[in-house]
Amino acid sequence: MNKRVVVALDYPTQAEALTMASRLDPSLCRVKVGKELFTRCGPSVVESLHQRGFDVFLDLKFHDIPNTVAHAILAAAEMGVWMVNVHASGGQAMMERTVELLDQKGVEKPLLIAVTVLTSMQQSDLAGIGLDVPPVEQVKRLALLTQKSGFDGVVCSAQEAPVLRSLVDPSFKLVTPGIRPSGASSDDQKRIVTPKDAIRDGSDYLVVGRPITQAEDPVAALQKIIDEINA
Ligand SMILES: O=C(O)c1cc(=O)[nH]c(=O)n1[C@@H]1O[C@H](COP(=O)(O)O)[C@@H](O)[C@H]1O
Repeated sequence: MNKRVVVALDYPTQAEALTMASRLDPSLCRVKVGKELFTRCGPSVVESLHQRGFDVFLDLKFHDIPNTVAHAILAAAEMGVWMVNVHASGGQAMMERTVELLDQKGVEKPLLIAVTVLTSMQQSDLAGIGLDVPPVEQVKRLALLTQKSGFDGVVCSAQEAPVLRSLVDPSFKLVTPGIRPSGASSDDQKRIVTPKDAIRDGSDYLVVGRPITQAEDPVAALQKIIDEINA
Protein backbone atom coordinates (compact mmCIF):
# COMPACT_ATOMS: atom_id res chain seq x y z
CA MET A 1 0.00 0.00 0.00
CA ASN A 2 2.74 2.39 -0.96
CA LYS A 3 2.23 6.04 -1.86
CA ARG A 4 -1.55 5.98 -2.08
CA VAL A 5 -1.85 9.49 -0.66
CA VAL A 6 -1.57 12.49 -2.97
CA VAL A 7 -1.22 15.70 -0.96
CA ALA A 8 -3.00 18.64 -2.62
CA LEU A 9 -0.64 21.63 -2.46
CA ASP A 10 -3.39 24.23 -2.71
CA TYR A 11 -1.35 27.33 -1.92
CA PRO A 12 -1.11 30.79 -3.49
CA THR A 13 2.70 30.93 -3.62
CA GLN A 14 5.54 28.66 -4.66
CA ALA A 15 7.26 29.40 -1.34
CA GLU A 16 4.34 28.06 0.67
CA ALA A 17 3.97 25.01 -1.55
CA LEU A 18 7.67 24.19 -1.35
CA THR A 19 7.75 24.77 2.40
CA MET A 20 5.03 22.15 2.78
CA ALA A 21 6.79 19.85 0.29
CA SER A 22 10.03 20.14 2.24
CA ARG A 23 8.22 18.68 5.26
CA LEU A 24 6.91 15.73 3.22
CA ASP A 25 8.82 12.60 2.26
CA PRO A 26 8.56 11.75 -1.47
CA SER A 27 8.95 8.08 -0.60
CA LEU A 28 5.71 8.26 1.45
CA CYS A 29 3.39 10.39 -0.68
CA ARG A 30 2.88 12.14 -3.98
CA VAL A 31 1.79 15.74 -4.48
CA LYS A 32 -0.82 17.56 -6.52
CA VAL A 33 -0.45 20.95 -8.20
CA GLY A 34 -3.84 22.46 -8.93
CA LYS A 35 -5.33 25.48 -10.59
CA GLU A 36 -4.47 28.10 -7.98
CA LEU A 37 -0.80 27.21 -7.59
CA PHE A 38 -0.22 26.57 -11.30
CA THR A 39 -1.96 29.77 -12.40
CA ARG A 40 0.23 31.77 -10.04
CA CYS A 41 3.54 29.93 -10.45
CA GLY A 42 3.44 27.99 -13.73
CA PRO A 43 5.68 25.08 -14.67
CA SER A 44 8.53 26.17 -12.39
CA VAL A 45 6.72 24.86 -9.32
CA VAL A 46 6.34 21.48 -11.03
CA GLU A 47 10.04 21.46 -11.89
CA SER A 48 10.97 22.28 -8.30
CA LEU A 49 8.82 19.44 -6.99
CA HIS A 50 10.37 17.04 -9.51
CA GLN A 51 13.84 18.13 -8.36
CA ARG A 52 12.81 17.24 -4.81
CA GLY A 53 11.86 13.74 -5.97
CA PHE A 54 8.07 14.01 -5.98
CA ASP A 55 5.65 12.45 -8.44
CA VAL A 56 3.35 15.31 -9.47
CA PHE A 57 -0.35 15.11 -10.30
CA LEU A 58 -1.03 18.16 -12.48
CA ASP A 59 -4.68 18.82 -11.72
CA LEU A 60 -5.82 21.37 -14.29
CA LYS A 61 -9.03 19.55 -15.24
CA PHE A 62 -8.90 20.47 -18.91
CA HIS A 63 -12.26 20.74 -20.71
CA ASP A 64 -12.13 22.17 -24.22
CA ILE A 65 -12.22 21.13 -27.86
CA PRO A 66 -10.22 17.96 -28.66
CA ASN A 67 -7.28 19.70 -30.37
CA THR A 68 -6.79 22.18 -27.52
CA VAL A 69 -6.96 19.61 -24.75
CA ALA A 70 -4.72 17.14 -26.58
CA HIS A 71 -1.99 19.77 -26.96
CA ALA A 72 -2.33 20.94 -23.35
CA ILE A 73 -1.91 17.36 -22.17
CA LEU A 74 1.09 16.98 -24.50
CA ALA A 75 2.65 19.98 -22.73
CA ALA A 76 1.99 18.31 -19.37
CA ALA A 77 3.49 15.04 -20.59
CA GLU A 78 6.60 16.87 -21.78
CA MET A 79 6.88 18.38 -18.29
CA GLY A 80 7.17 14.82 -17.01
CA VAL A 81 4.20 14.81 -14.67
CA TRP A 82 3.04 11.52 -13.18
CA MET A 83 -0.71 12.14 -13.59
CA VAL A 84 -2.87 14.72 -15.37
CA ASN A 85 -6.62 15.16 -15.72
CA VAL A 86 -9.48 16.44 -17.87
CA HIS A 87 -13.24 16.65 -17.32
CA ALA A 88 -14.80 13.48 -18.76
CA SER A 89 -17.80 15.58 -19.78
CA GLY A 90 -15.54 17.03 -22.49
CA GLY A 91 -16.39 13.80 -24.26
CA GLN A 92 -14.97 10.79 -26.04
CA ALA A 93 -13.47 12.69 -29.01
CA MET A 94 -11.53 14.95 -26.63
CA MET A 95 -10.05 12.02 -24.73
CA GLU A 96 -9.36 9.91 -27.83
CA ARG A 97 -7.58 12.77 -29.59
CA THR A 98 -5.39 13.21 -26.52
CA VAL A 99 -4.31 9.57 -26.48
CA GLU A 100 -3.75 9.64 -30.24
CA LEU A 101 -1.55 12.76 -30.10
CA LEU A 102 0.60 11.39 -27.26
CA ASP A 103 1.06 8.17 -29.23
CA GLN A 104 1.98 10.09 -32.39
CA LYS A 105 4.53 12.18 -30.51
CA GLY A 106 5.99 9.16 -28.75
CA VAL A 107 6.21 10.93 -25.38
CA GLU A 108 6.03 9.01 -22.14
CA LYS A 109 2.39 9.10 -21.13
CA PRO A 110 1.38 10.34 -17.70
CA LEU A 111 -1.56 8.56 -16.11
CA LEU A 112 -4.51 10.05 -18.01
CA ILE A 113 -7.44 10.61 -15.69
CA ALA A 114 -10.90 12.10 -16.22
CA VAL A 115 -13.05 13.78 -13.58
CA THR A 116 -16.57 12.34 -13.46
CA VAL A 117 -18.71 14.30 -10.98
CA LEU A 118 -16.87 16.71 -8.66
CA THR A 119 -16.87 15.57 -5.04
CA SER A 120 -18.24 18.99 -4.08
CA MET A 121 -21.49 18.18 -5.91
CA GLN A 122 -24.57 16.31 -4.81
CA GLN A 123 -27.78 15.41 -6.63
CA SER A 124 -29.28 18.89 -6.25
CA ASP A 125 -26.19 20.44 -7.86
CA LEU A 126 -26.50 18.05 -10.81
CA ALA A 127 -30.17 19.01 -11.15
CA GLY A 128 -29.03 22.63 -11.36
CA ILE A 129 -27.00 21.85 -14.47
CA GLY A 130 -29.80 19.86 -16.06
CA LEU A 131 -28.69 16.38 -14.98
CA ASP A 132 -31.50 15.09 -12.82
CA VAL A 133 -29.80 11.83 -11.83
CA PRO A 134 -28.10 10.57 -8.68
CA PRO A 135 -24.33 11.29 -8.84
CA VAL A 136 -23.52 7.58 -9.01
CA GLU A 137 -25.42 7.20 -12.29
CA GLN A 138 -23.49 10.01 -13.94
CA VAL A 139 -20.21 8.72 -12.48
CA LYS A 140 -20.86 5.24 -13.94
CA ARG A 141 -21.71 6.65 -17.36
CA LEU A 142 -18.60 8.86 -17.50
CA ALA A 143 -16.30 6.14 -16.13
CA LEU A 144 -17.34 3.77 -18.92
CA LEU A 145 -16.88 6.54 -21.49
CA THR A 146 -13.43 7.30 -20.07
CA GLN A 147 -12.37 3.67 -20.23
CA LYS A 148 -13.67 3.36 -23.80
CA SER A 149 -11.68 6.46 -24.77
CA GLY A 150 -8.37 4.88 -23.73
CA PHE A 151 -7.76 6.86 -20.54
CA ASP A 152 -6.28 5.20 -17.45
CA GLY A 153 -8.85 6.08 -14.82
CA VAL A 154 -11.26 8.54 -13.25
CA VAL A 155 -11.61 10.96 -10.39
CA CYS A 156 -14.74 10.15 -8.41
CA SER A 157 -15.85 10.02 -4.80
CA ALA A 158 -14.85 6.87 -2.97
CA GLN A 159 -18.60 6.54 -2.34
CA GLU A 160 -18.81 5.32 -5.94
CA ALA A 161 -15.73 3.07 -5.75
CA PRO A 162 -17.54 -0.21 -4.95
CA VAL A 163 -19.92 0.08 -7.89
CA LEU A 164 -17.17 1.21 -10.27
CA ARG A 165 -14.91 -1.65 -9.22
CA SER A 166 -17.54 -4.09 -10.45
CA LEU A 167 -17.95 -2.17 -13.72
CA VAL A 168 -14.46 -1.26 -15.00
CA ASP A 169 -11.23 -3.20 -15.62
CA PRO A 170 -9.20 -4.03 -12.50
CA SER A 171 -6.29 -1.88 -13.73
CA PHE A 172 -8.54 1.19 -14.27
CA LYS A 173 -7.48 3.75 -11.65
CA LEU A 174 -9.90 5.29 -9.17
CA VAL A 175 -8.57 8.58 -7.83
CA THR A 176 -10.65 9.84 -4.94
CA PRO A 177 -10.67 13.31 -3.37
CA GLY A 178 -13.24 14.27 -0.74
CA ILE A 179 -11.29 12.23 1.79
CA ARG A 180 -12.02 13.15 5.39
CA PRO A 181 -10.74 11.33 8.48
CA SER A 182 -13.67 10.75 10.85
CA GLY A 183 -14.59 13.91 12.73
CA ALA A 184 -12.78 16.22 10.29
CA SER A 185 -14.56 19.23 8.80
CA SER A 186 -16.09 18.46 5.40
CA ASP A 187 -15.41 22.03 4.15
CA ASP A 188 -16.93 22.42 0.66
CA GLN A 189 -16.89 18.67 -0.06
CA LYS A 190 -20.24 16.86 -0.25
CA ARG A 191 -19.44 13.20 -1.07
CA ILE A 192 -16.85 12.41 1.61
CA VAL A 193 -15.32 9.11 2.74
CA THR A 194 -12.70 8.21 5.38
CA PRO A 195 -9.23 7.09 4.21
CA LYS A 196 -9.73 3.54 5.46
CA ASP A 197 -13.11 3.09 3.79
CA ALA A 198 -11.84 4.57 0.53
CA ILE A 199 -9.02 2.03 0.27
CA ARG A 200 -11.28 -0.84 1.40
CA ASP A 201 -13.78 0.08 -1.30
CA GLY A 202 -11.24 0.08 -4.12
CA SER A 203 -9.65 3.53 -4.41
CA ASP A 204 -6.16 3.51 -5.86
CA TYR A 205 -5.13 7.02 -4.84
CA LEU A 206 -6.51 9.31 -2.16
CA VAL A 207 -6.25 13.05 -2.85
CA VAL A 208 -6.04 14.86 0.48
CA GLY A 209 -5.63 18.60 0.95
CA ARG A 210 -6.85 20.53 3.96
CA PRO A 211 -6.96 17.60 6.42
CA ILE A 212 -3.16 17.52 6.00
CA THR A 213 -2.14 21.03 4.92
CA GLN A 214 -4.30 22.85 7.49
CA ALA A 215 -3.50 20.43 10.32
CA GLU A 216 -1.48 21.72 13.25
CA ASP A 217 1.07 19.01 12.45
CA PRO A 218 0.76 18.10 8.75
CA VAL A 219 3.44 15.40 8.92
CA ALA A 220 1.62 13.66 11.77
CA ALA A 221 -1.72 14.04 9.96
CA LEU A 222 -0.28 12.38 6.84
CA GLN A 223 1.30 9.59 8.87
CA LYS A 224 -2.00 8.96 10.65
CA ILE A 225 -3.74 8.54 7.30
CA ILE A 226 -1.00 6.22 6.01
CA ASP A 227 -1.20 4.15 9.21
CA GLU A 228 -5.01 4.02 8.94
CA ILE A 229 -4.95 2.71 5.37
CA ASN A 230 -2.20 0.19 6.12
CA ALA A 231 -3.90 -1.16 9.27
O1 LIG B 1 -9.39 16.49 -9.52
C1 LIG B 1 -9.30 16.70 -8.30
O2 LIG B 1 -8.22 16.55 -7.73
C2 LIG B 1 -10.54 16.98 -7.55
C3 LIG B 1 -11.71 16.50 -8.09
C4 LIG B 1 -12.88 16.49 -7.33
O3 LIG B 1 -13.93 16.00 -7.76
N1 LIG B 1 -12.85 17.02 -6.07
C5 LIG B 1 -11.71 17.57 -5.54
O4 LIG B 1 -11.74 18.00 -4.38
N2 LIG B 1 -10.56 17.61 -6.29
C6 LIG B 1 -9.34 18.27 -5.73
O5 LIG B 1 -8.91 17.56 -4.58
C7 LIG B 1 -8.45 18.47 -3.56
C8 LIG B 1 -9.25 18.21 -2.31
O6 LIG B 1 -8.80 19.07 -1.30
P1 LIG B 1 -9.37 19.01 0.17
O7 LIG B 1 -10.87 19.15 0.11
O8 LIG B 1 -8.70 20.18 0.85
O9 LIG B 1 -8.94 17.67 0.73
C9 LIG B 1 -8.60 19.87 -4.13
O10 LIG B 1 -7.31 20.28 -4.58
C10 LIG B 1 -9.55 19.73 -5.29
O11 LIG B 1 -9.25 20.62 -6.35
